[in-house]
Amino acid sequence: MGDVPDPRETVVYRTRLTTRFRGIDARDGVLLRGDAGWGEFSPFWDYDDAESAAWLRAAREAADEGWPDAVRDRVPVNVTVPAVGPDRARDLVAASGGCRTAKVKVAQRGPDGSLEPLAVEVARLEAVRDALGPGGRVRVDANGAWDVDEALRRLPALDRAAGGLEYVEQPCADVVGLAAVRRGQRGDSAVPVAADESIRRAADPLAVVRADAADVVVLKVQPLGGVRACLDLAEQVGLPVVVSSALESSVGIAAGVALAAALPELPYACGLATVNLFAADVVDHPLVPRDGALPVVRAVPSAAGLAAAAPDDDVDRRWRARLDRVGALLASAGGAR
Ligand SMILES: O=C(O)CCC(=O)C1=CC=C[C@@H](O)[C@@H]1C(=O)O
Ligand SMILES: [Mg+2]
Repeated sequence: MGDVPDPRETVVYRTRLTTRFRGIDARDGVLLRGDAGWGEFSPFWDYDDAESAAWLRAAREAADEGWPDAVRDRVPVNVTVPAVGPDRARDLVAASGGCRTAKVKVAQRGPDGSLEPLAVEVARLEAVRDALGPGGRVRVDANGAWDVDEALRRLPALDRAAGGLEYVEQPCADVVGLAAVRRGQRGDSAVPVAADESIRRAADPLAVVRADAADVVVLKVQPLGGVRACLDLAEQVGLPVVVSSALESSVGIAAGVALAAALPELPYACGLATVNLFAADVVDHPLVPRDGALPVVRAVPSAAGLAAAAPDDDVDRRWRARLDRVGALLASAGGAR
């Protein structure tokens, strides 16, 4: 059981989110310290222990090994615009720290399962385009919530409202749907397709490539098991990569920045500007963009940051129990590598 982290080297955090995102209002996780620095283990609560093992491998890599050398010292990032009204969308872009790319959430479903009206999405995209100005780039993320017909029906209007979309992330839930959306659009105005969940939650991430289902892939360090695992995957996939966050504190974001900094090519802005969605962060200098980019640094929690993001006893206990269980799983599967 040597791979199970020493509880004295772990600290649990919890913070409110400033805007509801992915159906949650708060975010929490465990930070681990090792010889190389700090790592973050923060699978969402809907991930079971088996699926969380990759997240712990990523945290242990950060804490125990550190990351491969960087080939750049700043990483351009997009501002993330949740499913909010046009005024709030405009404010988020204006307060983004100079981001020249925006990623806008679409295809939200209400409690009764119905899709947000197209007009609401159009208004959000028009506001974002207006706030960015003509030189900015806009992408949308549907989180797999459309079927193929809905995607093909909505994309032309969203493309127009955005003044041209850079790509649509995960329009449908599965690889077959992604491929159909790519094939089903008219040539001159086709919106490129990016795969996110079809990479990070798939048993076989390369199925996307075999099905010719994407133009771009989104890689997230924690769900894919670490920076090195992502670099290997990027090489196998052979498509342009966008590194995106799993909505982490600055400690987890630093791992995404390390991946983006080590990739041989980085043609798109990355989705790593999500610390702004945290009401409190664990460090003194949160990894938020300046001039539209993040610096390539390690993040070290501070006493003040940890105090501002302190969990209650129940959350603390639940995370330590989860870490023990997933650590034991990793150890039994052949070590925390
Ligand atoms: O990519 C970004 O701009 C921010 C990160 C982001 O959108 C996400 C982070 C965490 C969970 C996901 O539901 C979501 C995504 O789908 O990409
Ligand atoms: Mg996504």
